[in-house]
Amino acid sequence: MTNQNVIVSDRKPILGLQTITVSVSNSPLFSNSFPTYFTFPRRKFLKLLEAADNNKNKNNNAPKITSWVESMRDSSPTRLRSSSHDSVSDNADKTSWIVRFPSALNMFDEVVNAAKGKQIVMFLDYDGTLSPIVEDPDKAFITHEMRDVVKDVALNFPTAIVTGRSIDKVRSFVKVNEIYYAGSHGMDIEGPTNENSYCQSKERVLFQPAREFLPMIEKVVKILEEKTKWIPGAMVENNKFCLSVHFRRVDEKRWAALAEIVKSVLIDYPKLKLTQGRKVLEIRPTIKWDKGQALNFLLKSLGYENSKNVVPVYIGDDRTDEDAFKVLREREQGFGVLVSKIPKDTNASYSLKDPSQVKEFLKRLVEWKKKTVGEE
Ligand SMILES: O=P(O)(O)OC[C@H]1O[C@H](O[C@H]2O[C@H](CO)[C@@H](O)[C@H](O)[C@H]2O)[C@H](O)[C@@H](O)[C@@H]1O
Repeated sequence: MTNQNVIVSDRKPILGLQTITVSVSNSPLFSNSFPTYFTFPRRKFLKLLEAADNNKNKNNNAPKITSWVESMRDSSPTRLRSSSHDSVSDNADKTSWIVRFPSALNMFDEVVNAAKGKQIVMFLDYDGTLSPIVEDPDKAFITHEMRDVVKDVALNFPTAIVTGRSIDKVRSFVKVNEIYYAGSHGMDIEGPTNENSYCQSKERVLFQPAREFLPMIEKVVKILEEKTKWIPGAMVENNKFCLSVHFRRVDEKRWAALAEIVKSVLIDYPKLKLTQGRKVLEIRPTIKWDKGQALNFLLKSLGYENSKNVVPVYIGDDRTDEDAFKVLREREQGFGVLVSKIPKDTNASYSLKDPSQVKEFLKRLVEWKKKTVGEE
């Protein structure tokens, strides 16, 4: 289904959900209708779109183009900007959200109190957490200051970067050798390469549960590069055991077309699945492995599988980080920290607004650690 003739306004981020005004002309939702306007409760409107989409897709089980495109728009700058004209209820939503997911900076004492006599293990997502989100994925550089802080963290706590990127790419950005890298959404795990690291591992490559998918991913990258090259701004990123199709620099009018290409290519690869990130569709093997499983794997490798003496802290901004937040809730251990400026549904416990707050939080943890070591 295409919703090109449906003009939607009053969009708000996830918890500011009230209404959507729709101008309908030749819309597939309203055949034979004359140009006119309706105001719907937002949820109902999205359900209508999805129902139309389902109808079109009733002969296959492929995911819904409309819902991807729609939820990608949810995080678009225009929509976020519109939320700056906050209504009273938006402000109330934000207030109740920050009460439910308080700033990790304000909850710092709770974190370190829980960690007294225990081992903190740090898990850090990369994009949107250590580096700000930028237009060009190849230019998502970390600042020198953030690099120094991450290195300091790694010298004081076992530390892992858990990312959708390939390890090679993220290592070239981070340039810290004292940490674990879990690339391709945790499907490629390597230990620290520096002999002076906090933790030593005998093998550098620790785990690659999706090795058999490597040729398939390479093939799909080539097919998608070929099929999307006519769409200005579209970019296919090879993340080794998974891949990303970027929408950020594509004109919104072409998002549905791009998503349709991705979906059509995937029909021939039932062993691959699609997930959605920030203006990106990610393709990965259907194996039961995600950032949450990677977190468990790393804790086990570090000897903390069943330990009560560990406090894992996971900081991330993306939907894929929710798998790790969920695992922390299941373990009833540690803290998930969501990086977000806007209210979002999350399994995290706390929040931070942006990478600069992440840096601040990490700095404070290192200072606390140095102080407590001095006291011991
Ligand atoms: O797990 P992460 O480290 O958060 O990686 C998730 C995806 O991050 C990157 O894309 C995102 O950041 C880009 C640079 O700021 C931005 O341009 C893009 O729109 C974002 O989705 C990365 O390029 C993807 O491959 C990762 O899957």
